[in-house]
Amino acid sequence: MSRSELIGQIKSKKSFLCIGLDTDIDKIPAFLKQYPDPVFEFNKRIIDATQDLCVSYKPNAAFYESRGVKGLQSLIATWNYIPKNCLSIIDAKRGDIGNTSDNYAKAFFNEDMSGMSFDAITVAPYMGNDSVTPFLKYDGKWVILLALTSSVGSKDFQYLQIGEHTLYERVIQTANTWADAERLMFVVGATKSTEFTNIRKYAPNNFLLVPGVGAQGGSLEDVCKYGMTKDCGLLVNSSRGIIYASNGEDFAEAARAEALKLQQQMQAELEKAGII
Ligand SMILES: O=C(O)c1cc(=O)[nH]c(=O)n1[C@@H]1O[C@H](COP(=O)(O)O)[C@@H](O)[C@H]1O
Repeated sequence: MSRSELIGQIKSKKSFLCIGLDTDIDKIPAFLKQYPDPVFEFNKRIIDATQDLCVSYKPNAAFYESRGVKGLQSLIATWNYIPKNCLSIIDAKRGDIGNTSDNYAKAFFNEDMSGMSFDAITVAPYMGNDSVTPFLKYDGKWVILLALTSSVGSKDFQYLQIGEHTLYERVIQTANTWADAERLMFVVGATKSTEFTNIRKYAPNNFLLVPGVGAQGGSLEDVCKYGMTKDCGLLVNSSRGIIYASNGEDFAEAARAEALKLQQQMQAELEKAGII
């Protein structure tokens, strides 16, 4: 999905919500265990209940890889089921020497090899240019680079001062020389809303993937106040706050109700900014 198509979806759905499919087999409702692939059944019902309210789905690879072959089958089935008008993001946080990154890219972008071709992947920048560029070789695919994460440990490295800049500022500056805002997004945690004004100095046009509202306590209002651009420029993710809103038979309706609350807040923010 191109940047202009993504912006079009945001305007038509009046939403910049990304729903995180961090689907933990131990947390899904017990009645789903009767299905051959309970995790896919869960994801399918979540997607059916929410696809008009969000513009993206983000399965987190850890929850699938932890289940071995069965988990990969659930992931492939989920990728296949994500509607084509939603940006599919694999949250894998990969990155290694070029030769290895080439293979990570095949795993998530090359349908002929792996059975999956997500629109975007999260990548860790630590190993530098040759670890990131293999993902950029795929036309039309997005790289979403970790910049300032929502984790408590973000202070360990990301704020370190290097000359005039912090490490996370250098990551954004340097990576923006490798690709443009048509292909490159950055992860910025919603828990870091005070940093958004600064981040926009270095990433005025890039979309930001913003996890950390809901279960991690970040404020959607502050994210929008300091991080929104004229094109919106934000994809705000919530995982547990939506998908585990109930663990009864009504889980999909409960997920929809939580997604609707976020979509309505997002609509108000888009209207306030004159984007819709
Ligand atoms: O790359 C990510 O998506 C990510 C980066 C970050 O800084 N913080 C963060 O929470 N995430 C992911 O975003 C999701 C947040 O989930 P919830 O806290 O349940 O909404 C998880 O899949 C995390 O792995």
